[in-house]
Amino acid sequence: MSDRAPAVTPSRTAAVIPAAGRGVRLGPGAPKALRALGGTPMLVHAVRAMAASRAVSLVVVVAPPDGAAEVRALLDDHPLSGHDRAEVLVVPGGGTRQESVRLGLAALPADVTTVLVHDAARPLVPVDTVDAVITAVREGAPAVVPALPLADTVKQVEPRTGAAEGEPELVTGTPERALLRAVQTPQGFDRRTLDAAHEKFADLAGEGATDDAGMVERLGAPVVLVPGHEEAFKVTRPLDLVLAEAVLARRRANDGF
Ligand SMILES: Nc1ccn([C@@H]2O[C@H](COP(=O)(O)OP(=O)(O)OP(=O)(O)O)[C@@H](O)[C@H]2O)c(=O)n1
Ligand SMILES: C[C@](O)(CO)[C@H](O)COP(=O)(O)O
Repeated sequence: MSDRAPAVTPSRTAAVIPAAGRGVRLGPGAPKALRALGGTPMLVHAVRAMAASRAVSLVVVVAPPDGAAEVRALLDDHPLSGHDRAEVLVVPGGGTRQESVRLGLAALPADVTTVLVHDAARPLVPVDTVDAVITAVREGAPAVVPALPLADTVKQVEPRTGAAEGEPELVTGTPERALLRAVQTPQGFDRRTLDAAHEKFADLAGEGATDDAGMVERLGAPVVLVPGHEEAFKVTRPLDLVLAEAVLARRRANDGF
């Protein structure tokens, strides 16, 4: 019998934060991830939200294609606090969210086995949501997505291609709302499954896949949901920024008491 310790397979959890978008729907200004929320860039909030999980030891930030040096400097100016000890890498992104995520995945070291993909545009996700996603992946789900029921009824419409400007849209159906979910990030993955999906569907046309779990669905692997959180909303339009400021102010007031 050997007295050597059994070989331990190294295993780490990393978060990839696509932050290369321009934020067109938010209106003119700096790239969305670099805009201030409560006086601090939105991206810094998002990095802190991932590093707040004790399981996350590496955060890969995907910067605007020509902005990696600026993002590196900005993150160095806003270091993580002592108990958030994650390492933070910065890589340049691409022209679509899918491409940016692919470039972030390519920067992960070999010992990363669980990957979170988290929008920089969801700066206020609570750590309990992050941890619930990681736990579900570690328990064996290849892909895990935080999700909420819908408040609005949703209509399906005819494709707009060829429609004249200003022409009303034609409704083609009303999916049963109780069977729909609005999905958030971080989405969590077994690393090999996510790598396989990005490799297989690298050339999706147009804006590419709008989320990573959708690519895993195309592979045929199961995707499971965990409860999302109202504060994990995506800052997309100007009103979202007003809401985000209010949520942050409430948190700071609560922390003060
Ligand atoms: N080429 C791109 C496009 C988007 N993203 C990131 O994907 C996340 C979700 O995208 P979204 O909220 O749509 O951001 P933008 O693309 O910046 O927004 P818009 O469509 O209004 O320009 C954001 O964190 C964004 O920075 C990215 O990394 N690379
Ligand atoms: C990934 C996502 O946040 C899930 O809701 C969403 O699909 C991102 O879409 P966007 O068009 O990049 O905002």
